[in-house]
Amino acid sequence: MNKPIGILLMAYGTPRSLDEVEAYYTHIRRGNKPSQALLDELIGRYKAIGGVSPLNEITDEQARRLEQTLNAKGSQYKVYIGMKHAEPFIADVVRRMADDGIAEAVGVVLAPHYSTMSVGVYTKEAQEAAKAVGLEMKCVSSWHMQDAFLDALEARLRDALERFSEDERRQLKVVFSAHSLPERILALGDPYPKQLLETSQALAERVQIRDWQFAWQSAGRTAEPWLGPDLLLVMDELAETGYHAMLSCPVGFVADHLEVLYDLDIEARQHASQKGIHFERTASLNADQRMIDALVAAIHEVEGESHFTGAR
Ligand SMILES: CC1=C(CCC(=O)O)c2cc3nc(cc4[nH]c(cc5[nH]c(cc1n2)c(C)c5CCC(=O)O)c(CCC(=O)O)c4C)C(CCC(=O)O)=C3C
Ligand SMILES: [Fe+2]
Repeated sequence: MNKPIGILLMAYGTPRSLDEVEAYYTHIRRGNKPSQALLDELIGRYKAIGGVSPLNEITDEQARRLEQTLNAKGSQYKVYIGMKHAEPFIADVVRRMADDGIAEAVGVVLAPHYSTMSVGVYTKEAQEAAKAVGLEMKCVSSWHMQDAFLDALEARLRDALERFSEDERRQLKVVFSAHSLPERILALGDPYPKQLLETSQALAERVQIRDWQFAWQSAGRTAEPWLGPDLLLVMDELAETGYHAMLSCPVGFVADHLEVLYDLDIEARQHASQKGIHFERTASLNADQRMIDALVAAIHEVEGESHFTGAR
């Protein structure tokens, strides 16, 4: 009996309790401990969303559904979760895959758009770990234009537009957003901004949204400049130009987590009400079957490229 093909589903990770936040944040900052002020601010944000983030439960459900969907036609796939900033870390999980006898694997990140600073980091970690244990690891680089991914987001946009009155929809701005990155990626020709605009443009065409723009959010607090304009700044400009309705569609995030539940639902919503703007946000995809179908399609595309001889 053939060994199953391993699927390494990679996610950002999240602290399991407030006392894990310091170690987690230090890991995100590549080993540099945050100042007490920065740590208190992050802990405050977790407290504001109820203490911990739902990200782990959502990642587990995404993995369960992905394995179920992949094996629907009797194939043999085994899905493993590897995290970037929390246990179980990517490299440890790749070693566990090899110990389980997995010889071929496909890695995919729960981030649809490629950047050297996000998906590139996950992929490098996974492939270095795979090489060390003699496991063949192919990785999906991006899945931002998969039809099923766009179908899911199109449905979310149509639902959210219903939450505005006829009148508001006459002058409403749809703002697509994603996690900002340090500006220096532009000089590197990183595809992240272009891919985000491709997804945004495709959605605007599907839903016939004429009045839309792209904004960055959740920029890190580091010395160097991060991509802008920031969502809050865009909101100020909307208020100054007479907008009273804005729909936020964070296309760069696939799950409810702190940078949606706090940065958008608390911070951006507060800012909007101070500006007299009716703020709504599209619901996150989380374990939506169409998003899972997009992951499956992206995995099969990479398998096709690599002509895996493994189980089907
Ligand atoms: C607290 C926290 C959560 C936890 C949420 C929870 O517990 O619910 C979270 C989640 C996420 N963050 C995400 C994306 C990114 N976050 C970045 C950078 C940063 N995040 C930070 C904080 C957080 N982020 C911080 C302090 C930085 C700046 C680092 C620095 O000071 O240098 C960067 C820039 C590159 C890098 O620096 O990694 C990206 C692309 C994604 C999307 C999926 C993905 O891309 O994996 C998710 C789920
Ligand atoms: Fe982040």
